[in-house]
Amino acid sequence: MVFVETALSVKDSLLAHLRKSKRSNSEIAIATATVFAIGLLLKYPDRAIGSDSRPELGKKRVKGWPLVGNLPEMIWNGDTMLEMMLHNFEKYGDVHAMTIPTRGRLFLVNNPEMMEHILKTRFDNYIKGYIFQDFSSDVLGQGIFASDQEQWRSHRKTASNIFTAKFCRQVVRGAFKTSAIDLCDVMIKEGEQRNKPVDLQQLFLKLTLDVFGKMTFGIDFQALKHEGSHEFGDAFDYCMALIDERGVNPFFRLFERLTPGKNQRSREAIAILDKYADKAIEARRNETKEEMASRERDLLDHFINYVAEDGTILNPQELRDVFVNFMMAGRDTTALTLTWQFYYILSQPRVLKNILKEIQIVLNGSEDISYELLMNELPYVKSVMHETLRLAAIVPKNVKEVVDDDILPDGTSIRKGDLIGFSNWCMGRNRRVWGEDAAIFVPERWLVDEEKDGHEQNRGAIHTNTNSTPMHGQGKSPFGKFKMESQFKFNSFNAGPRLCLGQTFATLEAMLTTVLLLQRLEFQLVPEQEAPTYRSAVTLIMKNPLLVMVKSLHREEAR
Ligand code: HEM
Repeated sequence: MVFVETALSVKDSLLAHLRKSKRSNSEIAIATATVFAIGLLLKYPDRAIGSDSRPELGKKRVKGWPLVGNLPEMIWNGDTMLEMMLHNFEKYGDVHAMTIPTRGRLFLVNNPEMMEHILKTRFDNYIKGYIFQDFSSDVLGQGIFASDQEQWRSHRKTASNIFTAKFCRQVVRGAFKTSAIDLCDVMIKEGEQRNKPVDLQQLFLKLTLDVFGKMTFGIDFQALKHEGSHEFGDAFDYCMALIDERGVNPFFRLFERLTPGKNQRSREAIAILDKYADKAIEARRNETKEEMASRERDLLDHFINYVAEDGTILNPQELRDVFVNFMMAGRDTTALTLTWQFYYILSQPRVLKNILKEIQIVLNGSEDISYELLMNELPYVKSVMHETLRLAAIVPKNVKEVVDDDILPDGTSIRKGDLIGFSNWCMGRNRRVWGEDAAIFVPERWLVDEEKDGHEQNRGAIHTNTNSTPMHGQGKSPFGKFKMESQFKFNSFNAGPRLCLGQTFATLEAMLTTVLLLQRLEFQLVPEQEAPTYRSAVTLIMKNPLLVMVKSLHREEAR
């Protein structure tokens, strides 16, 4: 502080001296600018301009660059941002702070106590806020992802009506199964018959686009039926990457204006999303009574028929926001879970062997796959899915704005207007939370021995007793019982009042698709397939295709 005051008084006397020595106006201007810049450098030697110094943070402060704080490393590490965050959690601990120009101080937290505090205990103090709106509103509008407080509550209440156990039971027997069968057919046609590898990521993205479009908005995208990319899918991917870029770059408006064609491309992509939303809403409004009576009520019905307490209904823009937000929630997330999961299964013979063994024992070739069976009788399949989401958290990072001053559970003071960031990807890899083998794919960590009261972990222990009474007339899984972790430790589905609304829906879709594919097809990673990495986006999309060779196991049935 004394140092800064001295620097400012040196600046004033220098300017007084320049004026006395009759320098030209431009010389005075240059000198003033230089002195001003030196003053700023002295004031912000290791943090972003405009941020306060917070000496009380001590070792929790991550030193940054003069004036720009920690922005440079965020931009340099664009595609390895998650590794950078993990490295910083190892180096500076589970709570530390950075600074970003125009956004101020960003606290990063990475343990279950912090998650519980932010996502549940002080829920109303940590909101999406202005920052999230700023970089996402042209894409997401005022939908459930970007909204807070009353607006969020009404979205949440309306949407909760649809994701019921009844709805899940129905889709397991209906859309999930038929689409998974369609997917098998496409894989055989594109892969086996042409003796060519297929890109699992692209196919899973098409699958979930079809299922989600049909289930929630009554749109048949027919993405699986068309080879190559899909107009809506491409526009959507572009928008997701755009939101992510903006989240990291506080100068995104300037950057987008200076990048030739960028604004135009963004407008075009958003216009494609709008076009599909308008089509779905229009089709619904023109539906006859008979058509309506012949189908189940879906998500769009709930929002179209929503009447607020003051009697208002949603306008076309609000309905468009519902469409885009739910497509974001439901399409990429399950597809990418399946993609990473198939990589983990196919790259580890032990996991593949165990999952095939469980499917064989429990189903014995039957394709009669119900909601109850998926929920209760396939603990290994369920563990593989959850272990995938632990290591490859599909929504890998998140940020909240602080409404009022607060003290975090470890005693750290935070102030109104600060930001709090966390990463589900880093949490899943935190050794202090998951143990020394946190970086390794071990589905067994989710399994417990039923006879041991469900408390003890059962890594690798496999029971051989298949005599107990099965629900579906086949055998009982030899892998014990699946045990869910607390939401705050396993936060891949978020936690607290904003817990993912589609958790069960996604779990069932991923499990059913996995079971059906593994019953009908044999997969092999192509020899040149490298360990996948991710591309920077809102979701954890694989950077390169996931290429596999496919062979059908039951030729006649699969046709
Ligand atoms: C494995 C797949 C999925 C994962 C890992 C996942 C994860 C998440 C996460 C981390 C959030 C919090 C996001 C945020 O705060 O910005 C979230 C919210 C949400 N998810 Fe999911 N999700 C998945 C699938 C789905 C599906 C299939 C649906 C719809 C059917 C869905 C619907 C939602 C909704 C509506 C929210 C917003 C909840 C709120 O703010 O109240 N999710 N999900």
